[in-house]
Formats: sequence, structure tokens, C-alpha cells
Amino acid sequence: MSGHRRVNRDAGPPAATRPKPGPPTQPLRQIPAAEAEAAASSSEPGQLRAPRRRRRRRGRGGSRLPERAIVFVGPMAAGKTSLGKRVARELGIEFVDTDAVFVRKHGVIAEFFERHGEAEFRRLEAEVIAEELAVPGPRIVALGGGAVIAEQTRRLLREHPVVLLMTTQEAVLRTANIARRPLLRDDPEAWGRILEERRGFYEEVADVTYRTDRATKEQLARRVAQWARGYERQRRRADGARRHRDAAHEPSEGE
Ligand SMILES: Nc1ncnc2c1ncn2[C@@H]1O[C@H](COP(=O)(O)OP(=O)(O)O)[C@@H](O)[C@H]1O
Ligand SMILES: O=C(O)C1=C[C@@H](OP(=O)(O)O)[C@@H](O)[C@H](O)C1
Ligand SMILES: [Mg+2]
Repeated sequence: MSGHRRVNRDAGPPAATRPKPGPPTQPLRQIPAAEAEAAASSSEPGQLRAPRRRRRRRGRGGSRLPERAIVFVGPMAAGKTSLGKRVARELGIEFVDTDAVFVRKHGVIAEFFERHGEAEFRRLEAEVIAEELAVPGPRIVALGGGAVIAEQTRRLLREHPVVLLMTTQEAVLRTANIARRPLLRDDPEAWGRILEERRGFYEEVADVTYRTDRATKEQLARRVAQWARGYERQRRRADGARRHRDAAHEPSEGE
């Protein structure tokens, strides 16, 4: 939703109806300090009233999850599938991987590439993504790394909170299952080249960016879940501030 490519988690996402204007002001958000996370999650012995206050705020809808998919994008093997699953578990919501949906409908991706080519894969991939993004309610949807190439998909992503996961070629070559990724199978070093071709698209659609090569999955899952919980509240604040600004600039009668 919203709109803008957003990399600073303190800033609220924009108006629901406006397209996300790119490019972002900062291309990559640094992982927040470990102390900040520890402070956010600590139970602070002795301050028995704090949890009660927090619960009441939630009761007023302060940390309601968006009633639409929170979408994970990013280059191949950045961690969209594995981290997406963890965040969904952390938030207690459904997880969907559009590559897995593709495989159920059309068969194994590497084989599909060989038989039908990449263009046909992209066409059907965009179709699967459109169907999944149309499902209402809070859920996590992880896309394949090349999904953002499709203009239709980028347009649909304007209406969703989008998390961009970034990593390095070095980390990918260390951890990823290259054999399952047809675009890397013959030339794993193509990863960096492909990322550069798509970087602008990732930045166009993202609301926030996390580096997956600098923190554990557990740490990241908590951070992303926390961002997702705060998303609606920040969006409402940003909308309110925008309406206030617009009203202040409206010409008064007679002007
Ligand atoms: N901090 C991390 N976050 C996410 N994945 C990580 C992390 N560290 C290592 N990995 C590994 O990187 C790989 C990412 O694969 P996957 O989740 O399939 O990525 P994608 O869906 O983006 O292609 C997995 O093998 C995962 O275990
Ligand atoms: O980047 C890409 O073009 C692709 C990424 C893959 O998904 P992951 O990003 O989950 O590996 C999968 O959709 C297909 O192999 C193509
Ligand atoms: Mg994946």
C-alpha cells in the first residue's frame, strides 16, 4: 500500500491510494543495534505494569496487522522463503510461497524453464502472484527473486507492505542450493549481475529493507515481525499528517 519505498522503520508508510514513488531516499537500511532489540523485547523485572499497558494499547488496535499480504521480495537466496516462514510463525499468520504454488500448478521450476523458457515462466508466475495477492487478510507471501520484473506485479505491490531482503553474492554462494535455481545452475556468479539488473525494481517496491547476511534468522524474524506489527499504526499516522498538511495548504474562501 502505500506508497513509498521506505527504508527507515521509524517513518510511517504513506497513503493507501498513492503509488509508491521511487527511488527510496536511502537504498539500504542497516540492521538496528542489538541493544535496541534487546530493549524492545525485555520484560523489565520489577516493572509489572508495563505489559498491562502494552496490552491495552494493542486492544485499541495499535498493533493490528494489515488486512492484506505482507510481501517478501529480493534476489535469489536472500532468505525470502525461510525468513518469510519464520515471520509468519512469529505473527501467527499463514505463509505462502508463490514459487511453491507455481510448482503445485505447473511443475518443478528448473524443468519448466528447460521445457518452456523463462518468458512463459514469468507469465505464469505473474498470474500466480496476482491470485495470491488478491486473497484478503493478514498473511506473509514470499515471491520468487525475479517476480518484480513484471510491471503488473510491481503495480499490485503498491497496495501491500513490502519487505526487501538483501544479501551478498558471497553469502549466497556459501549457503544457497544453486541446483534448484535455473538462473544460477550454470553460472552461480551470475547472481550479482542479475541483482544489478533488478535493483531498481526492488527499490521501487520496497517499504523496508533488511540484510540477511548480517543477523541470524531468529533475530531477523523478530525484527521483521515487529515492523509488521507497527505498520498499520505508522501508516495511519502518516495519512493523518498528510491530511493535516493538505488542509493547511487549501486556499481559504475568497483566496
Ligand atoms: N539470516 C538469514 N535469513 C534467511 N536465510 C538465511 C539466513 N542465513 C542463512 N540463510 C540461508 O539462506 C538460504 C536462503 O534460501 P531461501 O529462504 O530459499 O531464499 P529465497 O527464498 O530468497 O530464494 C537458506 O538456505 C537459509 O537457511
Ligand atoms: O530470481 C529469479 O529469477 C528466480 C528466483 C527463484 O526464487 P527464489 O528467489 O526464491 O530463489 C525462482 O522463482 C526461479 O528460480 C527464478
Ligand atoms: Mg524462495
